[in-house]
Amino acid sequence: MCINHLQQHITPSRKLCREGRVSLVCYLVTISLILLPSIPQLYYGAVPNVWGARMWGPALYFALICMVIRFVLRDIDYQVGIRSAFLGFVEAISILAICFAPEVWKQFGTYGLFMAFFHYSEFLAIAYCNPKSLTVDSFMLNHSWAYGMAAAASWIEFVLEVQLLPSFKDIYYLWLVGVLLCIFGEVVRKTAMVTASSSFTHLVQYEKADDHKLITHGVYAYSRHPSYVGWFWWSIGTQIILLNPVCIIAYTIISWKFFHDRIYCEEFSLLNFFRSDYKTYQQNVPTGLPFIKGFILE
Ligand SMILES: C[S@@+](CC[C@H](N)C(=O)[O-])C[C@H]1O[C@@H](n2cnc3c(N)ncnc32)[C@H](O)[C@@H]1O
Repeated sequence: MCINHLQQHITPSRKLCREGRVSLVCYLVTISLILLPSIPQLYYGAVPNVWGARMWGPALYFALICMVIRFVLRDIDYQVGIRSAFLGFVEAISILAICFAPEVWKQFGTYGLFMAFFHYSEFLAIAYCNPKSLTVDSFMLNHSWAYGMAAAASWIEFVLEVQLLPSFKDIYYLWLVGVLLCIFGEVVRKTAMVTASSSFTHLVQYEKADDHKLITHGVYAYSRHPSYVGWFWWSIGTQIILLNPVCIIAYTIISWKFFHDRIYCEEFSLLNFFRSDYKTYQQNVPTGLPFIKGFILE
């Protein structure tokens, strides 16, 4: 096989759009710049291991990175760049916490790692799959008032229990279950986004776009709502990582209700778009979420 022919097979047909590339550079450069000074410490313990003092360096670097981004990027690129740098900063701080912080804060670091990665990869996945629907909201940082409150509640529960009931936070094998659930959720959700490609939008569509095709292959052959399946288990996984008993129960109930209602509306719309094709799809493939049937047309 000649080289040109080979290249045709290995070159991806799709390129990352400009905003996607800007975000990737800002995210990766921020992570690297924040982590680089800590590498000698990781290997040789060259600098005194004082967790509190260690936080000032990254904070200062991040302030400098923000100034450079403000100076170099404009308009939408700036909005994308600053959010990506922020998520890169959280990612790097979380890695530092996992490496250097006292035991219980390693747990919070692991949670931070998954949170920052989830929000950044949501943007990157849309930039790759469906760039025409890409906005700064694709980071999902301002998803909803309830989402923000749920995150704040989990931080408050974690801090209160670290202070008042530290024994709650000692069950390490459960922590590992949370990590596995988060990885599973991430993989399933991002696989669904890439599979649905231009048919995947963060907001439910009530008017059919010309290029909106019914997707029934790949992960969609096993679940009608794989990205929600991924998100559901990921969200519970984050609370298992924090070993937050109240939020594990609350997140399970609230996420289930959220996806139950959302799937009902989404399927109403999908039946309108794809009629008997979607009905047949519903008959053959389950939603993938426990006890959720979706909108069934009698
Ligand atoms: C946030 S995405 C979620 C997709 C799907 N519910 C899932 O969990 O993977 C929402 C958009 O995907 C579209 N969608 C959902 N299932 C689809 C399918 N099987 N084929 C094509 N589009 C679909 C809906 O019309 C909606 O606008």
